[in-house]
Amino acid sequence: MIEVKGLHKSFNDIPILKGVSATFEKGETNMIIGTSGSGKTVFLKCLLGLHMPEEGTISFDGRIHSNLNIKEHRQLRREIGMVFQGGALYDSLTVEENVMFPLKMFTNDTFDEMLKRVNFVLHRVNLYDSNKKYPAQLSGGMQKRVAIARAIVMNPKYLFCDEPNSGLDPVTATVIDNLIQEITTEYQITTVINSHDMNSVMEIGKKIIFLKNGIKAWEGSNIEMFKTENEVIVDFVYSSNLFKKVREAYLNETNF
Ligand SMILES: Nc1ncnc2c1ncn2[C@@H]1O[C@H](COP(=O)(O)OP(=O)(O)OP(=O)(O)O)[C@@H](O)[C@H]1O
Repeated sequence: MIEVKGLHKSFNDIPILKGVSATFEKGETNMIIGTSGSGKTVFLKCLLGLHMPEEGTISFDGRIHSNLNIKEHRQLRREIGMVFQGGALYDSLTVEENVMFPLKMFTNDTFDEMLKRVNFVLHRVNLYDSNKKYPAQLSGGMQKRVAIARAIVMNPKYLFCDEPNSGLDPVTATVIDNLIQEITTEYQITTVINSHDMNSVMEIGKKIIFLKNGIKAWEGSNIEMFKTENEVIVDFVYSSNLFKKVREAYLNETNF
């Protein structure tokens, strides 16, 4: 479980996060949504330890980030998997080498042990016979699978994904969503996803945090999001008249 309490982060005296608190449970796909510039990426970078907040605490299963010494910090970093926006694969490395990278960095495993683990995670994301290919030889969806395989190769307790669906068609995006959800449940990972993709938020958002101007304006599940009358959410999620009508029809029909 990750507990965030009263997070404040500013740049050049401009406040970006203004006291955000949230709890993310393990085995659940937690999602951060919000308008452009609302602080989603800054929030995720605070979780990752790339930004140091001025106020507030981030606790990873009881370990408060800012209280950790270098060794504890390094240990925590090993427990975090990250799927960067766009995949961020190394173009000059093969699929196998990309996925093996964290193992080479953080373990003393033999090559055979690493290769066994690499093949295990590649099969887990349904990628076969691609070990020797380079990222440029793969489709966007396959590249995302490689990025997910690399993020879980160290068996992380925490998984952070920044826009995992960007640039994918709706069908492939759903496959990637389902994969992240399955892995989260299967390995009981605490997963936090930054997303613009409302399809995916509605599909797998067990807990959704809505940020607006650096403040948590709403939180709830995907089902609650469908039912809510909260104006901020309704205006954001159902920004088109078509979606508003679909929602009304659905609520009338199902008698929520
Ligand atoms: N390193 C930085 N230095 C200064 N300002 C920053 C820095 N990083 C982010 N910001 C500012 O913080 C604000 C929030 O940025 P952030 O990237 O978190 O938005 P976001 O919600 O992820 O937006 P988007 O949905 O467009 O990706 C923006 O105004 C941005 O300019």
